[in-house]
Amino acid sequence: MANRLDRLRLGWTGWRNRLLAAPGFRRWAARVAPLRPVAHRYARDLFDLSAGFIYSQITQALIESGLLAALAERPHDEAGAARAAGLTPEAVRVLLRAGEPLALTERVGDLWTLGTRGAAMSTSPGVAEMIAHHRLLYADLADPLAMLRGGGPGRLAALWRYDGTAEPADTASYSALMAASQPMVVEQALAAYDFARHRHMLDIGGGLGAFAEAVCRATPGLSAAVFDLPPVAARAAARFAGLGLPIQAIPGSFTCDPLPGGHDLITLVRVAHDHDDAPVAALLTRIHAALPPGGTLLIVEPLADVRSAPRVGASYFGFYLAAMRSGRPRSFAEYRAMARAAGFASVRLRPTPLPLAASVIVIRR
Ligand SMILES: C[S@@+](CC[C@H](N)C(=O)[O-])C[C@H]1O[C@@H](n2cnc3c(N)ncnc32)[C@H](O)[C@@H]1O
Repeated sequence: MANRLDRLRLGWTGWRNRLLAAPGFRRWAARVAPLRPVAHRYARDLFDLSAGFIYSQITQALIESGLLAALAERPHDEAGAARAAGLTPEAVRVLLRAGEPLALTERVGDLWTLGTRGAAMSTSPGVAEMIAHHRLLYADLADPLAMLRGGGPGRLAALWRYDGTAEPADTASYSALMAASQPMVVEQALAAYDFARHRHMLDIGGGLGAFAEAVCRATPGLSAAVFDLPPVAARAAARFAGLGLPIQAIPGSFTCDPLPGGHDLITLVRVAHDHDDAPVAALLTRIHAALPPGGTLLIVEPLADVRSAPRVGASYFGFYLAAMRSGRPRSFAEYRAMARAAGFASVRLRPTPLPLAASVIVIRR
């Protein structure tokens, strides 16, 4: 039932949308000098919406052909670029030229080098790996309505199987992908939270332990345990063996195995949003029981409602998780309500430098 404020907002959006839909208004706005930039922006936004898939495919072709990496090493002429990408000179020209307006490539005389976005991408391996991984997501999204109805190929759902039936190759591939994209996430957590106030951290669903490793390196005196499904924990344990850090891997499932005790800090990093409400509520209750009085739970993940984050992040994660057929992006208010229902005393949102990568919720028992 809409309240008075909602009714006012509906009236305003209805009026605005009718105005924007009127061809006469659009023609007039494009001619009137002060409104022209706004009219152009709307036209550009509509163009981007319809062309977004093509931009993604140009990016994917640059990454998968190895051309982005080759241009990061040194500028190439078209013949050199064609050899580096394994494409004909005609095809590589199409790709290089398509990348230029997207700031992925840039022509300087007869040579091609990276554009500003290409340069940023080539130094962020997590981004490149994520884009390569999107091949699966796009297969699921070829028919978005079928995906929303729970049909379609279900490639992402098959990759992210957390029920013990995942193929070893899939477990290896998703764990590696998570580890590669972890630096951007842990940077947010370290900027937003002082881990030095704790002695023992338990990272539930910690994957290969990239988060725990980075936090331990930045926090002398902190020890960490990574609790994850047995095939993932085995890989994490093998990685930890050579690190010389106080980190161990504990195999188990947070849905049915006891959570290890003795930790004053528990972290859920990009884990809670993967799961539906009932398992998350149950997990929060179990974490509350596993923590000592005054102990802390951190939820680190991109949130649905952080004003300073580009809101398109919520569109992306909403569809990603729908294709995964599990979980959903949640707002801070939703996590606060769930944490309070699980018995936690205080729930606070800490600002991070890049909320698109992750926000930090500090929850005290
Ligand atoms: C999206 S990944 C995040 C990994 C890591 N926290 C990160 O941010 O890079 C989710 C992790 O949760 C683990 N996981 C899923 N279900 C689990 C369960 N029932 N018990 C323990 N770990 C689980 C997965 O194996 C995977 O490593």
